[in-house]
Amino acid sequence: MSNGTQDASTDQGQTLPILQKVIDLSTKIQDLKKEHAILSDQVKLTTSSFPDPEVLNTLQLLSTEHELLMKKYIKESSERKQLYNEVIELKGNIRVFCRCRPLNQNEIANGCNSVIEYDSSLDNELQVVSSDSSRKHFKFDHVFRPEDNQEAVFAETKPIVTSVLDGFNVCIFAYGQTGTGKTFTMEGTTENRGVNYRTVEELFHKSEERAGIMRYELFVSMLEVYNEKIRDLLVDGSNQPAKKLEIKQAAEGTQEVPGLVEARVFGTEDVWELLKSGSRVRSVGSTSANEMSSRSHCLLRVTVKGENLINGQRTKSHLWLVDLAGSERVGRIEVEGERLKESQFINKSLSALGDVISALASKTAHVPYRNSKLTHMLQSSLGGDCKTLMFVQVSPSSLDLGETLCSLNFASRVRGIESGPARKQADHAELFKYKQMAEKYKHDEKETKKLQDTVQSLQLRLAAREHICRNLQEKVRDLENQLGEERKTRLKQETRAFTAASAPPSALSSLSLKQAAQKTVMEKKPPLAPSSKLRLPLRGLTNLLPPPPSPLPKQWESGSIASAYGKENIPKMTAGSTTTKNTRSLFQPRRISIAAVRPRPPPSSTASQALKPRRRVSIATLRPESNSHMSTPLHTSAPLHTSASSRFKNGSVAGRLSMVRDPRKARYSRLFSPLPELMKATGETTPIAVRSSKFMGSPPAIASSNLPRHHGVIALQRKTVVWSPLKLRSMKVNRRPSLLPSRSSTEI
Ligand SMILES: Nc1ncnc2c1ncn2[C@@H]1O[C@H](COP(=O)(O)OP(=O)(O)OP(=O)(O)O)[C@@H](O)[C@H]1O
Repeated sequence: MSNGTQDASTDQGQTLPILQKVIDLSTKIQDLKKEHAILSDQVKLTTSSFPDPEVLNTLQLLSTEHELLMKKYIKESSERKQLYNEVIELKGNIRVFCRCRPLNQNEIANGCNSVIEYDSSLDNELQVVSSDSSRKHFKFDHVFRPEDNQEAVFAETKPIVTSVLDGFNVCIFAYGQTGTGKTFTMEGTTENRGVNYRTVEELFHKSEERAGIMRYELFVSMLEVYNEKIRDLLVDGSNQPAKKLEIKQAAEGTQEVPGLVEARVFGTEDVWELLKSGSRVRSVGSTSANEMSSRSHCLLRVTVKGENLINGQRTKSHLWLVDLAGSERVGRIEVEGERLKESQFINKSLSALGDVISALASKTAHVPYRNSKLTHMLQSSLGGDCKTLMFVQVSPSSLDLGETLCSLNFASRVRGIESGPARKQADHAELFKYKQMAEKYKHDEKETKKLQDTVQSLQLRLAAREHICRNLQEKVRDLENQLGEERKTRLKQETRAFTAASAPPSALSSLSLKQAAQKTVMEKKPPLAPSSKLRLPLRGLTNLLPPPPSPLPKQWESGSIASAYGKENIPKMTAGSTTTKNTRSLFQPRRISIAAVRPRPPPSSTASQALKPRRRVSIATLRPESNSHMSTPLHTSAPLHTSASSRFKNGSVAGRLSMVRDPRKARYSRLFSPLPELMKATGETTPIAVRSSKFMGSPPAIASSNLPRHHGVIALQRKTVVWSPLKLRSMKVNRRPSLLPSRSSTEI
């Protein structure tokens, strides 16, 4: 510098610009130094702040929080998706998946751009960029991009498909412009199998998984709607004219095609073969838009019959897999002749589908399902109780912008339809069976009710009868008591009569007469405790059993009789009978015993005459009358032996005795008149007293006892009596005043 200054001083004019430059550079250096200092300061600050542990901790905390929030977000968004799906299911909306195919070779060659854009931040949404750069947003249940393969598509479809195994009807259909990939999505290719094949494969897979709980049978049908005609694709119609198939409404309200082939399938290979053969038969043709354009709507129906092995519940559900013919602009695809006609039919049926969708979306009362075969066929799948999924297929090409917007608008409307929640489909045959069972149950219930009523009325009748029986028993007891008393009185009277008549001159004859009289009394009055044999059970009373045979009372044995009558009488008594047995039989009936009490017959009369039973005698002569002073045959003014002998001499005892009996007839008829209750109970028309008057012989001692001696009476008393107001009522109704005058003990 000093040299320079010296040079400058020596040659000032030349050195000045150089100096100026140096000064400038020096200034620049100074500035740079300052800047450097500043930057150095800054650098110092940054490096010194990092080691600060607080900052590091905060950073760590923030990063942890960020991770947590990310996890939460992912969880929340999956939950939201799930909830959304549930809401969709509850509302019964038709789900819509959008699939966009890639640009094909022709489109790329023609320099077509993609008009469809996707925003990664917005799930299941796409934007269509119009020629004026305006964007239209569409949202669907899922959006598949061109790079999404068949597997990805089926992964989303699977949950709906498998619900057919749970008994739900399912319908999946592909809609869109021609050449957008409907057939590719539904059928696929051998390398890229579509929804149809994968669905059936999944159904077999799931049914195997559930083999322990459920048993499934799968059937496949395939048909097409071509030019508004239904054709069975599983029937090879090359050799014979196609059978005309029509849609019929079944009793359950579902649409059926009678005569449609239903092939049972046992594995995926069977299905694949069927699908291939069906596709071969399907009507296809070449158009400018698609070399292999489908000219018909193809419908594949999988019928699943399920049986729950645990509770036996059966289901029958259908899965419809529909590949619609492509919507096309006739002018644009340049068709004519047969292709034009096909296109018109296709457009007409798709337009009918549009009308149905509009009616369903706006919830109008009338939905025009029958305007086309396609909508008629899918009636229960579009607005019914099934799960419906629609694939809207679109092309990304700018050339197809108009059709793409049309298809997406249509799909958005479909998505807005609320068809109501899906219902499980029970097997109708099974339902019919259950209906029949319910009817049978109702019928059985009615019968049971009738039987119950009958039982109730029988119980009432039984109770009434029991009441009648009790009344009769009481009456019988009264009668027995009464008769016992009468017998006592009679015995006394006869003893008195005997005493009065016991003044004959001869002691021997007196004694024999006395004995005879006593015997008469004893034998005319049978033991007061009659053997049960003497009491016949009352007919009509079911609880009276026939009595066991009882032995003869001892005094009735021939030995006793012998002692009572004297040995000389015995040969006469037994003369009429050949054996002892026969003699015994003579004494068995009470009335026959009268023969034994008769006084000795006159010598002229034969033994057979003496033993001849006079049946009426026992009745007429032995009945005592307690409260009357009517004389018995012994109680006459004539001496006893005279009276007796004269009576027996007459030989018409019955006639005479009937006269004696006459005055008492009224009383007897009163006593033994048919009791209305008993007659009613037994259904008898004959008075009981006429049939059986055995109670007349009851001994007073026993008769006065409260315990009934008749075994039938015991049986009646043992029977449990159930008291009820109804019974009391019936008692009141049946209670009739006794024909017998009520007697006090003193009166007796
Ligand atoms: N997602 C895709 N990825 C690859 N190729 C596709 C895709 N979608 C469609 N294609 C191809 O596009 C062509 C037309 O597809 P497809 O025949 O399935 O259309 P389409 O909608 O059924 O037509 P059309 O209504 O005329 O029957 C086919 O060659 C098919 O392989």
